[in-house]
Amino acid sequence: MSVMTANAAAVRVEALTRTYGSGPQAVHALAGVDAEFARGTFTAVMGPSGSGKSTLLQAAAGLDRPTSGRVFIGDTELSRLSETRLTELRRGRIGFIFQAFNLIGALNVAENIELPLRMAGAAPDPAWLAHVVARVGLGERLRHRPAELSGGQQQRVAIARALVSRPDVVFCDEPTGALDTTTAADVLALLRAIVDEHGQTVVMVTHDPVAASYADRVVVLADGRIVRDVPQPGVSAIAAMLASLDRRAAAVEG
Ligand SMILES: Nc1ncnc2c1ncn2[C@@H]1O[C@H](COP(=O)(O)OP(=O)(O)OP(=O)(O)O)[C@@H](O)[C@H]1O
Repeated sequence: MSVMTANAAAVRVEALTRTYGSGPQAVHALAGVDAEFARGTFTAVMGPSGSGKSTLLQAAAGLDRPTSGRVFIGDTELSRLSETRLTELRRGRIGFIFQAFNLIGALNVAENIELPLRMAGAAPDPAWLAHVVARVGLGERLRHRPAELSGGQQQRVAIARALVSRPDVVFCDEPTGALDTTTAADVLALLRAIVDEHGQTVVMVTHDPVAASYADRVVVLADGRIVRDVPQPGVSAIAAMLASLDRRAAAVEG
């Protein structure tokens, strides 16, 4: 009996499809994706523009309902949940980090970080909160508003907010897309550290081979399907993989 496999994955998607529109106009953003993201691992999701990366992340995070297929967070299957339960699960068990930070401008740093807990009606664990704030290096900025922070600092607030509920998984959609190279490296090192130090599970969409090289594994999508799944490729191997897909796409179109 596979007792181990029942719990091994933080996230699992099975035969996932997502179609936008219908008839001749239909777009098959996900055309049958099967994937597991093991606990305590860092995965980069890559692929050409329009290949379905954001759609996969949104479906896996319960932000969007797939057309067919199943999503499991741990042992919980999302399609079985009511909207209310799904919202609760998102607040308590899933962290999300966006390219545009998505902080609330009227709230200060501390309030932004605690927001998911407050919305879930839970009190923060003071020791864990203090640890998270210290880990992202924001101890001096707790009373500042997002507009008073640099982009890198704002993304650190978003990382702390994603971690505050000790989620099963943190999904990131281009988390360094709006940051300069040095600040991006800082944020990526922090994501790597939360995996290594806390056994957090991170799934990150990125276009950037350097960002992807921080991950344990790179999954590549094309036309709504996984076409590569490679453990720890280096920057040049990732760039070569993407270039070969671009050449293939150009050959098909040309
Ligand atoms: N709300 C929507 N309505 C219609 N089509 C959509 C919608 N959202 C996404 N799509 C289409 O689904 C496909 C996959 O989109 P998705 O955003 O997942 O791609 P992506 O790989 O994240 O792209 P990018 O790298 O450009 O962000 C694209 O063809 C896109 O145009």
